[in-house]
Amino acid sequence: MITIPQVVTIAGIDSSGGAGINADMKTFHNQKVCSATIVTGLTAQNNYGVQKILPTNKDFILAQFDSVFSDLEISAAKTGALFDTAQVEGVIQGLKKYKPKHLVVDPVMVAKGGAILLTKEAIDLIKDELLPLAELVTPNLEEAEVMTGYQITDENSLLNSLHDIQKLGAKNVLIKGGHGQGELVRDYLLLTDGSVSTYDSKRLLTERTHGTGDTLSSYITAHLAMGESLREIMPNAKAFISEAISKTIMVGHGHGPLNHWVNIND
Ligand SMILES: Nc1ncnc2c1ncn2[C@@H]1O[C@H](COP(=O)(O)OP(=O)(O)O)[C@@H](O)[C@H]1O
Ligand SMILES: Cc1ncc(COP(=O)(O)OP(=O)(O)O)c(N)n1
Repeated sequence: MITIPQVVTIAGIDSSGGAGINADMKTFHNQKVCSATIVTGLTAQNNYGVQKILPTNKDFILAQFDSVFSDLEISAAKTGALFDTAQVEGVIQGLKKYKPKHLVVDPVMVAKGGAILLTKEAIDLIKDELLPLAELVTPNLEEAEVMTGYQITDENSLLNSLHDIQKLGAKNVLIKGGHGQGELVRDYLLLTDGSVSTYDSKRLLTERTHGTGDTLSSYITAHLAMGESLREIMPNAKAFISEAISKTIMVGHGHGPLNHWVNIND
C-alpha cells in the first residue's frame, strides 16, 4: 500500500487549462500529492484573457466541502480565485468546519489579462475573516497594495506591507515580485518569528507566465502537506517555477501556460 499526502484546492476552473484549479492539479500531480477540488467558479478563459465567469453558489461550495472532507484525509488546503462574497462566505464556513492543518491563501484578484476575479466587497471579507485562518498568504505586489491601502514604491514600503498584512491575521506572508522591475525577481517571506527572508531568481523575459501564482502556491501547499517548513520549501519552489517558465511549451497565444512536466521523473 502506498500512502500519499492529500490536499485540496479551493478555486476556479480555467477553461484553457493554464491557471486556477487546472494549474494547481498539474503542480500537485508533479509533486506527487493527491489533490481534491472544491470549485468556486467556472471561467471561460484563454491565454488572451477571461471572457466569462460563472461563480458556484454557496450551498454547492459547502456540499463539496462535506463530500471531500468526509472521505479524504486532507492535510493541506489552498484557496485561489473566490470571485464574490457568497463564495468567500462558503469557503470561510467550510474551512472553519473542517480546519485543515495547513491553509495557504492565494488572494487572486486580477488575471494577467486584466479581468477582475474578486469583487471589492469580497476583498474586505478575505481581509477580515479568511486571513486569520491562513498559515500563509501569497499576494503579488498589486494584491499587497490593495490589502494595505498604500503603494509599494521601495524596499521600505514593501517591508511595511509584509508586517501590515501579517497584522491582518495571516501567520506568514509571502509577497511575490513577478510584477516588479529589474533583472531579478525577488520574493519576500515574513515568518511568524518576525524574520524576513528574500528569494531571488533571474527574471525570465517572456510573456508566457499564465498561472505562475497558482503554480507557486500549490507547490508550497504540496510541501506543507509533506511536513516541510516554509524555509525549506521556498528555494525549491522558486527553482520549480523558474524551470516551469523557462522550459516553454507552445500552447495557445498571449500569456501562454507553464510547463508542468518539468522534473516529473525525478
Ligand atoms: N518573469 C519571471 N521570471 C521568473 N520568475 C517569475 C517571473 N514572473 C513571476 N515569477 C515567479 O513566479 C511566482 C509568481 O509571481 P507573480 O507573477 O508575482 O504572481 P501572480 O501570478 O500571482 O501575479 C513568484 O515566485 C515569482 O518570483
Ligand atoms: C480561474 C483562475 N484562477 C486564477 C487565475 C489567476 O492565476 P494566477 O496564477 O494568479 O495568475 P495569472 O498569471 O494567470 O494571472 C486565473 N487566471 N484564473
